[in-house]
Amino acid sequence: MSTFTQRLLEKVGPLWERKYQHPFVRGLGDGSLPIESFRFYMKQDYVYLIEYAKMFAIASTKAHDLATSSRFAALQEATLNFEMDLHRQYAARFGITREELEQTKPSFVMLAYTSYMLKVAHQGTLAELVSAVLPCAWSYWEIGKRLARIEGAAEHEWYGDWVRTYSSEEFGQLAQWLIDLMDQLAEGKSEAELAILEEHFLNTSRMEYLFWEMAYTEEMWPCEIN
Ligand SMILES: Cc1ncc(C[n+]2csc(CCO)c2C)c(N)n1
Repeated sequence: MSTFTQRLLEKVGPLWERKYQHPFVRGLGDGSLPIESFRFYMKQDYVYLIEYAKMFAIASTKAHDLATSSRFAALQEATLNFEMDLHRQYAARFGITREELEQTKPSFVMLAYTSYMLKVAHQGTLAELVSAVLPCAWSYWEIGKRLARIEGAAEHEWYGDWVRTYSSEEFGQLAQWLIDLMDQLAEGKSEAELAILEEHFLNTSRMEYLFWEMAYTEEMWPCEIN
């Protein structure tokens, strides 16, 4: 019998494939990514993670048992102090101060993505919240694993740290925990409820793609007016 997360993956298969082929992602793997795009991405991703971490705090309050509640609290801590350390280290190499990093003006896509996730987190069930955040952890792990297989990618002077972080065992376990939790929460749900979860998963998968595109083109707003 196939699991709910397998169904989700089938739904987004072609979209995720396009993500793996995106010039930003390919450029991280073969080292061809312009450093300016990476710098732009890192700044947007830092403010993205500030919002993302809040979502784990909300998840902790919505958890149905103590172990899950505690795990979400630990995830918030890990995002703020492990994942974001990667960004702070890159910022130091770029000569950007922590304050400057934190003051990054949000791009349209980063704002739309985090606003959507936080809306689902505040207004939806725990299952909805997990379906909306899953593409983030899961697709980064898939990308990290794919890039780590490219010769020299994990040792690249600039992008090696990124590749090693997202292909790490630690991130793999985290993604797997969220996948298992999604399957557990989907159990016994009606088709109408599952369709809502699928919609969130598809929407944030689209936003993940748009985030790569935004970073690659260094787009703040998709209009001329500033
Ligand atoms: C746009 C964007 N999407 C996904 C991630 C990856 N990510 C964000 S939080 C998290 C798990 C907890 O730390 C992971 C793997 C990112 N950095 N930026």
